[in-house]
Amino acid sequence: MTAMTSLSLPPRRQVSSPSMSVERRTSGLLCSTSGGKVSIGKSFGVDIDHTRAMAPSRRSASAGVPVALFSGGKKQKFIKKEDEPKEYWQTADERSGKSPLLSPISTHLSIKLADVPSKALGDGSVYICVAPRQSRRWSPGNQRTRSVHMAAVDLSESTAVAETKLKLGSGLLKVVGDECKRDGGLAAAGMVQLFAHIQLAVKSVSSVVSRASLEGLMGYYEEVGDGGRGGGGGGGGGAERDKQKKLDVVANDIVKRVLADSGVVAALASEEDEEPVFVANGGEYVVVFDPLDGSRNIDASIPTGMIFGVYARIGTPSGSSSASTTEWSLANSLQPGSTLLAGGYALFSSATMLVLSLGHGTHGFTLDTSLGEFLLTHPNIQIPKRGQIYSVNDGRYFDWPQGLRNYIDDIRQGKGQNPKKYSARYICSLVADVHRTLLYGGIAMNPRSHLRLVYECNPMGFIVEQAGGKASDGKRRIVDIKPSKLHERLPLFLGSFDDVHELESYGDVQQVVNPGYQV
Ligand SMILES: O=P(O)(O)OC[C@H]1O[C@](O)(COP(=O)(O)O)[C@@H](O)[C@@H]1O
Repeated sequence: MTAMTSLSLPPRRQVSSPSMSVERRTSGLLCSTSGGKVSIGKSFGVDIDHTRAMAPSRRSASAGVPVALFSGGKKQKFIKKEDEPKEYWQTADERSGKSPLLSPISTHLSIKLADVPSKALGDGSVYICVAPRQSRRWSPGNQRTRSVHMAAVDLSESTAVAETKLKLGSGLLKVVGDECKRDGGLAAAGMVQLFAHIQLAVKSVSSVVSRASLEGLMGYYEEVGDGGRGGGGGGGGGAERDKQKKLDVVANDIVKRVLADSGVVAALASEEDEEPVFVANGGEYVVVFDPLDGSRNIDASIPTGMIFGVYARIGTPSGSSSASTTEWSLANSLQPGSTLLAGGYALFSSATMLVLSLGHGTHGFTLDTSLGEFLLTHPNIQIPKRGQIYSVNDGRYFDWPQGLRNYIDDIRQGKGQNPKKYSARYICSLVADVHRTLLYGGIAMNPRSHLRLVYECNPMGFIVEQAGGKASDGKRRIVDIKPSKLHERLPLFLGSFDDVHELESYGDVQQVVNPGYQV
């Protein structure tokens, strides 16, 4: 191991050690070996300034940034403050514990590789601290643990090996292909082809979403009426709040065109359309999707998402008329979630993420914008068995049934099965609320019949179950429910297995009073 020298990153443009250079760029820090074998930053998408700027807490950092946590050679969440090399502290006050970490990392970061526990270096890896703790306050005498985020690179092996070790180098299509091979029944080529188009649709919508205010795409598509929104009404919401946004229309158009172009889709059903669309007789798959979830958040640049589910086609249309192909597409779109071949969502937030499952666990990919590729950053996501966060629009508290009120009252006060008091987090964007729940645990819910079984509840329930969690309508397992109509709406409760199980034990949790809320 030749790179056991200290590596410090003063606020200068470039520093080098014999085998590694670190460049400070406006967008972050780019670390690479001078031998050109391995680089961190560009190839792996680790961007230190980005981590810090976009992720004000350790939790956010781990939600959106490809970092691995190591200490003493073992993967673990925290190291004790006293185990932490003092170089990770930023100022004298922070070192003495007088103040929390405030100053920007990039101007102070100093890493001594020699300080990294020797066990961790045994395999020739260099560990680079990409996000020294910054989320927890520490005071003298307070023994609370603090987190250190580190990325590891093996300088003694090829880039490919290092990438595998980091699990950051695997592109989405490779993972989809590998997942298909695990299941002999799946037509791997078709599924890879489909995901090539799904990820293209996601990237396209992500780009449009991020540029919406620059391109005049904020606001409603039509000032009056619901703009033809497929699922409008149905007891789910007020007419005003169900109106289509311009971006709903644009995103819907993008997804339909890109997926229809894949050559492997037989029918598409969009949350934005009244009826499914028949695409082609030869297609293997039926795709259901919500092109832009949480779109009412768009004008405030709050996270939004996309949700999709993939089914195998069943049979063939009875004729070629529009009526018979539509009828066939409808029947194919009404399959229960338990038969999903794949499902997932995209999150448009500080990072664009694509989280998917093909029935062998749930995996998260982050869009490396410098490469234009989704890289595997969250392999095999496991939702904590129990969490400490609940997510619900509790402005509706007085419309809730007693069972749900009791449940929320109990967990807020630490009187539930978990003696800890729960905190509330609600973004009002299903994808974002579920994504956080998936990573941190807890329970996310919409207790009224608002979310669509076909487009929202089933794919999200599938993803959560594949991560070891539970998804329910308060009484039944979501993916077991056979949809009776395309835009059927249900209450949805999902998250950590124990939390959802506990909620169900309160019995009366579905909100039946469901007036047309205006916001
Ligand atoms: O108004 P509520 O009941 O809090 O509903 C919010 C939920 O509605 C959604 O915006 C979806 O609603 P739409 O399907 O009408 O877009 C979710 O993203 C969010 O979780």
